[in-house]
Amino acid sequence: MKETTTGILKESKLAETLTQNIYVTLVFILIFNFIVWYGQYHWRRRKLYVAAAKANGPLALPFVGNAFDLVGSNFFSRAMKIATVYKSPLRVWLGQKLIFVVTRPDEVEIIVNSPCSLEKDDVIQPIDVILNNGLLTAAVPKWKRHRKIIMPTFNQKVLNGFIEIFAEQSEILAKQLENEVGKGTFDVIHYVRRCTLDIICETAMGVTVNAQTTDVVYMEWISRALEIAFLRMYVVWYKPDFIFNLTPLKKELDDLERKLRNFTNSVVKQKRAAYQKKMKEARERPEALLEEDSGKRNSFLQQLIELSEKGANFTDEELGGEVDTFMNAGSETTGSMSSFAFIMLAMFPEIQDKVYEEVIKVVGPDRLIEYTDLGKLVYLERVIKEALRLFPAGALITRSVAKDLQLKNYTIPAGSSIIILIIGLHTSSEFWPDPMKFDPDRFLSEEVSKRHPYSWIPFSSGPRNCAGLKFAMQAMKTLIATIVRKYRLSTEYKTIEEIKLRCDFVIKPVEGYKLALELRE
Ligand code: HEM
Repeated sequence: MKETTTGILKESKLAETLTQNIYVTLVFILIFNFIVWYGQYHWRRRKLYVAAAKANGPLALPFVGNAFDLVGSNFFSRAMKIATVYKSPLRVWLGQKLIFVVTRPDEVEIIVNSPCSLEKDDVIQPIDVILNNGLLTAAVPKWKRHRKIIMPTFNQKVLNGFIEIFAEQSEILAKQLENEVGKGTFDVIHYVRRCTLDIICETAMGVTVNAQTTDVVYMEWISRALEIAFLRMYVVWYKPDFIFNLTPLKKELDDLERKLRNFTNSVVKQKRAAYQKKMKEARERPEALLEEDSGKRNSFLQQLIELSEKGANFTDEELGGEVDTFMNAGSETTGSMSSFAFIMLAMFPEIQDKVYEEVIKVVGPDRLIEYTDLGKLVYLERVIKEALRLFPAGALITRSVAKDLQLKNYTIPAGSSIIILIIGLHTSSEFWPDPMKFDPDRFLSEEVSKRHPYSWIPFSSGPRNCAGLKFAMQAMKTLIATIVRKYRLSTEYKTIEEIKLRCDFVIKPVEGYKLALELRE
């Protein structure tokens, strides 16, 4: 009996030791595998480490890199500060991500024109909820196919047809602003954003939403969705999906995404069905098509549907994505830029007077602005360009590097990311004498010819530049001319340096677009 008990004890001890040994071996294998994986991971990334060591930039901590220097709600001002201390291209580490910040025109020229850096960086992924995988965020293969089809729809003839919409909506804005006359300072963006949204809805989708004159929830959905998307970009703990998905923000964002998609999808479906019906009728009675179409302007969506039905084969989802992109890329940027231009005119009354005199000379005191007027508003154009220099709506753009990219004195390695800090380039004293001075005459042709062509790039440049460049310039000219003709603008801001900036989808003044209005005699 005693022998049996001792035998059992021995056996269980043996089993225990065996189990322990298995655990130890398993742990050892795990550690070994981890070391091998870790070693391979870093070996594969060795080119990044070598390149980073050669570049200048702030001291990076292990694992987190420069996250503490950059990430947070004031990311933009921190990035600007770093860009003034270190010379371009400067490197920062965001965790394991190696980013080069570029602020020199010769480097920008190479980057924006190289096929190695056409892809957008995945850091902008959170805003795709709003942009719906249209041109701005699409991966290169999809972007190439869509851009080739879409760009001809931005031709001058189509744009000229839109001037009437720009002018009518600008007149509605001028009327709405009567509410603020003589009441002191207010934030003009609340009015201007509604105007640019109305403009874009009508030109991009062919629908009238009357955001200026009615309460449109669509605006609130976009604003809130953008707010959450940018929280995800800037606040470090919202980045990983497994954390963000646990927060109530995820549910709210899903809900907003569903509402925004439903809105555009229903317009796309309705417009496609109407087009198909029209084509069916035209096959039966061709003269009806001619009668109906004479003198009619086509929205971008209408043109894309036609192209799609004739062989471009865009799905409804793809059409929805492009329309969502136009709506957001177009309305926020144009609204913000026009409002910055208003502040500049308010801050410099003698420049405002010159714009006013030009508008009165070209257009007169009360008729609607027409497309033949726009080419003659040359001084206003210089004012807008100077405002775009100091406050480029898309203040920074990102690219990811697919293959090594050779700059003049430096190679940016494949696998890294690039931020082109447009606002840093536009305010560098190396390329712009007295950079914080608002001087529209920097854009006289003799001055422009003295500068590097890539020293002013508010619409980016190269094959992936802004698709809406001409649209935006014409819309801003019409809008600003209409308002300056009716009102004298003033502002509490005394100097450009006083306007502190923050950046989400576009740059904005922290304290708002402060303006006050008086009716002109
Ligand atoms: C003042 C107004 C505007 C400014 C400053 C501006 C600026 C920019 C910038 C900097 C980019 C490049 C973004 C990047 O590479 O990440 C861009 C792209 C784009 N913009 Fe604009 N934009 C303006 C107005 C508009 C308007 C009115 C539209 C449409 C109606 C528009 C449509 C687009 C599209 C579709 C792209 C993506 C192009 C592509 O990747 O192929 N933009 N814009």
